[in-house]
Amino acid sequence: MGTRCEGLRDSLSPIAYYEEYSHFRLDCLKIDDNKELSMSANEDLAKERARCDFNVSEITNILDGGIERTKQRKKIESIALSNGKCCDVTPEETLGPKERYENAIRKSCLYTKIVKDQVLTLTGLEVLGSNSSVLRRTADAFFKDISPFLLHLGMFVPTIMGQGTPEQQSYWLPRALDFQIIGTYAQTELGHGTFIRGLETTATYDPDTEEFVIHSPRLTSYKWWAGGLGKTSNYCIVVAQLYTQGKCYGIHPFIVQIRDEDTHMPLPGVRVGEIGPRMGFNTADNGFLGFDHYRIPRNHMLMKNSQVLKDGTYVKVASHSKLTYGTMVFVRVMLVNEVAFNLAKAATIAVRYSAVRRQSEKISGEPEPQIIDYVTQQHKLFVCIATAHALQLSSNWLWKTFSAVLADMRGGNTENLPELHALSSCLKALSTSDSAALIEQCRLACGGHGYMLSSNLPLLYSFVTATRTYEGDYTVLLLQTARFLIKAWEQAESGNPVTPTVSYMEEAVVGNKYKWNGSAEGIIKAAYYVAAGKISSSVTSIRKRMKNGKAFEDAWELTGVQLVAAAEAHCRAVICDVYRKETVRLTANSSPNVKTVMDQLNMLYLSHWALERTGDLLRYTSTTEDDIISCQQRYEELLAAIRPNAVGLVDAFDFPDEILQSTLGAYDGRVYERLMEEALKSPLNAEPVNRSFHQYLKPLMQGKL
Ligand SMILES: CC(C)(COP(=O)(O)OP(=O)(O)OC[C@H]1O[C@@H](n2cnc3c(N)ncnc32)[C@H](O)[C@@H]1OP(=O)(O)O)[C@@H](O)C(=O)NCCC(=O)NCCSC(=O)CCCC(=O)O
Ligand SMILES: Cc1cc2nc3c(=O)[nH]c(=O)nc-3n(C[C@H](O)[C@H](O)[C@H](O)COP(=O)(O)OP(=O)(O)OC[C@H]3O[C@@H](n4cnc5c(N)ncnc54)[C@H](O)[C@@H]3O)c2cc1C
Repeated sequence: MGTRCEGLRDSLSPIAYYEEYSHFRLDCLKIDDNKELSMSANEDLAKERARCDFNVSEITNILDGGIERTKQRKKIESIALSNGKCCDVTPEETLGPKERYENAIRKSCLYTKIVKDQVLTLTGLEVLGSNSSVLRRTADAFFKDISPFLLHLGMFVPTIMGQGTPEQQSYWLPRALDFQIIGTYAQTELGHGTFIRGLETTATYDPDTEEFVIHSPRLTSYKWWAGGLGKTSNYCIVVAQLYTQGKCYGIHPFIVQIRDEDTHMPLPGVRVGEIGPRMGFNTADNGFLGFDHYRIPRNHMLMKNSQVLKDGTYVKVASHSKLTYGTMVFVRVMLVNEVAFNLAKAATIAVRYSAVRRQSEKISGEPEPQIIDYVTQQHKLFVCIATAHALQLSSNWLWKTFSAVLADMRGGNTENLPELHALSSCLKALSTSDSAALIEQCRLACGGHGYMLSSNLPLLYSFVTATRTYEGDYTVLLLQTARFLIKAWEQAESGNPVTPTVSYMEEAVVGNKYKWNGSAEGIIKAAYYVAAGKISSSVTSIRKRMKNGKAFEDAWELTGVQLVAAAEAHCRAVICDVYRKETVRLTANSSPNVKTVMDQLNMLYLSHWALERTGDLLRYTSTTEDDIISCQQRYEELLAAIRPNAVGLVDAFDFPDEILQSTLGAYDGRVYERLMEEALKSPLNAEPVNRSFHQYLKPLMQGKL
């Protein structure tokens, strides 16, 4: 799609490139008196950029986390992109399943070599943590779908870092970071994904040989889903029920070799394969894995948090029982950033396309307007830009919280872990759910062309909608947060101190109703009061049910719908609050116009959610109908104010075309030309007549079938 791809067709295309029919393709590109399709940039987009009134790179720097971070990101992107082999001449979605996988492996190896040889030396390991979005962005220039190596750096390495002893880390990490071995994270089984205490794979210690025997007792205990497991990985983290000295100690992580390092054949006692076509992730060879009394050395159990001694004695090292769940918390934190980035991509595509696309008549006889000039289109799109900002800034804040709690835990203090778990759970749930819904909104905002795979919106959606499920399902994680909130409410009721993110409860338990005022701070406070109201209602329901004879577990279960809504409201208030505070902080020294447009976006987000939750505001605060009317009016004014800067705002996300990979969203706005260019790459256009005509159509049409 990008110019860098030209000339690569022979070396890159896994299917033969149909030179003999090239005249057919070239003919299609010649229209209107033999004029070739325009190569010049779209004029409307150029005008949009001319009317943008703020310094685009200032916002880019804010989103990147400072000018130095922007420079580093651009450097890494240019290293990767200048390699030139990042994209395919034949769109990967037109390949068969095997070719797609093989092509994904080819690109993963190319990309890995670049990361190993050039990126890691430039950035160090921070690129796997606080600055991981740089790698993630760059990877998207190589993969439209998902790399089979995603889980290697995403979960295999982090689990060794988080759950291995220093000796285990020094043995495994150099090999893993050098890609001498490739690993994944196999926790979920056919029968259990959410309820991990119910996992069935066993790891039984045998003191005679000082080995663990890994076994899958039945079909439902087969590992299922792990990315890169089917064909790519030769090692994996297996989460299994640990048995020693006749007793089960619950789930623990083990490093298990599953394939021979030389031949790549599955080892005896290992049954491994790919799980079949999926809604997305089709290049990620998600796999299944079963064991038949398969033996691994004792020291392949990751022993930072608990150990099994040579004689089989079990020793608990960690001060908190849930530290085995640490990798999941880490990935949930990372996911907030991941989906913010993908939403920013979708918003860029849909906003640029909406500036290029003209449709219908506002006033009879006048030229067709750009669709971005319809207020309903602005309503669909501007909240996507604002949400991408809100999630990006919330993710930075969550990362800082995570790092602080991690530092405490290194010193043996796990006091803040429950709050981190509650926060990371609800932020993961809401960010993935909002992003999936808004990416779909972007696709719908692009009409029919948004349905084209070449727009990249369907693939973005299929990827992000999976994030709502994996690493903890939406509902399940919100119920985890609700558990924390109910306890905090009870503490606040009894006058005990509560942790910072729920400090609003101390005021709310008194029972006053909050009087609405339309300022940013007022809307945020109202959002906290809505959360408090919902938590209070849930507590009342649980107590009422218990008074009527229900056990706590039953009362909790029957109140589940309210509890999920309460956790959602709490998380929304936290996002609104963090987004506001971070916007004010980060723009303190910005130029006036940047300050203004960032403030407008922030107010748009706050007003949007106030209007989405009108019923809650009327129920749980003293908001009146007049207040809602003025909020609606302010929201519509904000749409108009943001309109001239909309293209500038998505340009500030600073996605090179190679990363965006979209016919509708490229910087130059050559939407129709790119759609046609991509269409002509379809294998069906490789020949003027398909053989099925002779085989089936002709006999049918001639009555000879
Ligand atoms: C739902 C739960 C949390 C339930 O766990 P449980 O042991 O039954 O716990 P419970 O009785 O409900 O609660 C007991 C207690 O444990 C706490 N807790 C639960 N999780 C954590 C945590 N991570 N950190 C710190 N604390 C945690 C809870 O808050 C409870 O605390 P409490 O008793 O209330 O004080 C758990 O089973 C879970 O996390 N399930 C989700 C499974 C999941 O996320 N799987 C990920 C698989 S890997 C993957 O999807 C990778 C995809 C990546 C890719 O492709 O890119
Ligand atoms: C693309 C993709 C990649 C994945 N990659 C990996 C991987 O690399 N490694 C790995 O180990 N796993 C992986 N997974 C598995 C993933 O983590 C699980 O699918 C996820 O945690 C959800 O668990 P589940 O499938 O058991 O859903 P279920 O728990 O069966 O959920 C089904 C429904 O039941 C509801 N439900 C379940 N429990 C409760 C409850 N307690 N209260 C209320 N409602 C409940 C859920 O809300 C949901 O609506 C992947 C999954 C996908 C889709």
